[in-house]
Amino acid sequence: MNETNQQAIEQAVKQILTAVGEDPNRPGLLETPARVARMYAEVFSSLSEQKFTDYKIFDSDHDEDEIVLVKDIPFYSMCEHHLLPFFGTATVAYIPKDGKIIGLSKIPRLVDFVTKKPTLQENVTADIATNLADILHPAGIAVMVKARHMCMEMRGVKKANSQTRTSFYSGRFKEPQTRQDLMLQLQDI
Ligand SMILES: Nc1nc2c(ncn2[C@@H]2O[C@H](COP(=O)(O)OP(=O)(O)OP(=O)(O)O)[C@@H](O)[C@H]2O)c(=O)[nH]1
Ligand SMILES: [Zn+2]
Repeated sequence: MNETNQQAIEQAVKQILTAVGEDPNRPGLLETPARVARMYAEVFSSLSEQKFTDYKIFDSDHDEDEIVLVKDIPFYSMCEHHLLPFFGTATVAYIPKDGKIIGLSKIPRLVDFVTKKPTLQENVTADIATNLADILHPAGIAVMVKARHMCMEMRGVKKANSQTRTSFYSGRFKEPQTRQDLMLQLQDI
């Protein structure tokens, strides 16, 4: 985010503070607009990136049947309807094709990429799968996301600790046996 955009956010935050009945000039709030601008630059950092490019593809003698699974990757995002946080974990699995694999750390980096912008949980789930498909064209992809939405907890319907789960399965993960293998892995069996 450039300097002009940061200043625009600061101005907007001052206006919001005034509109909600606050005094943006009281000592406790003087630095708030600049802090909020820095916070947005951080939590919306992927808006300045067009594509997820931070990965390398490796060749392995990976068996086609082997599941690569990264479980419980924590994430924080902002819902695009209320600009309130939703947060939880993403579990990502794929079955390599033609021995093509990706560095393991790139999967959490991909989760960061799709969550550091205003979005919806369904889009997070689908965006992880779409990016992984574009990068690796694997034999199967499974993405499971669970999250708590502050817009459903601290306001509106006010259901504290309710959890939303979304999932996506493609390719081999649509087959019952592969899905069962995945579920056993998830239970640490
Ligand atoms: N599908 C989906 N909905 C979401 C997500 N995050 C927030 N929402 C919902 O977005 C909806 C917005 O509904 P509206 O009726 O336009 O807004 P609202 O009057 O603030 O709704 P309430 O939250 O019910 O008070 C709400 O039902 C939220 O629960 C998400 O990640 N996925
Ligand atoms: Zn919301």
